[in-house]
Amino acid sequence: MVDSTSRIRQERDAIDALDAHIIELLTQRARVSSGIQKLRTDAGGPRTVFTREMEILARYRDGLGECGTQIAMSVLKLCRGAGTLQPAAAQSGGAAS
Ligand SMILES: C=C(O[C@@H]1C=C(C(=O)O)C=C[C@H]1O)C(=O)O
Repeated sequence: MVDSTSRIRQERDAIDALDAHIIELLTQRARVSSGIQKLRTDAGGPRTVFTREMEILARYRDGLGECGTQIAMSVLKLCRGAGTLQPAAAQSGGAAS
């Protein structure tokens, strides 16, 4: 029991580190996406591109199954600025606008 308790704590540390990495990657993605959207809207184009978003949905679904579609939808929402970035991410130049 003691062994499993300390093992679970270690494994949770690994999960916490992975989650921190995922959040950092999503913050970076939102920043890059926001830059692309600004380039396009500044040139008079639309903010979003449906065909490109369908490609991304398919990639996540192929990689992660049905949950991948849901994750991709949330990622795209975050990157359109409709999601909520963590305050720390927004301060470091996230895609808040
Ligand atoms: C970033 C882009 O603009 C928008 C945002 C996307 C994204 O976050 O992946 C994809 C398509 C567009 O709706 C793009 O066209 O690549």
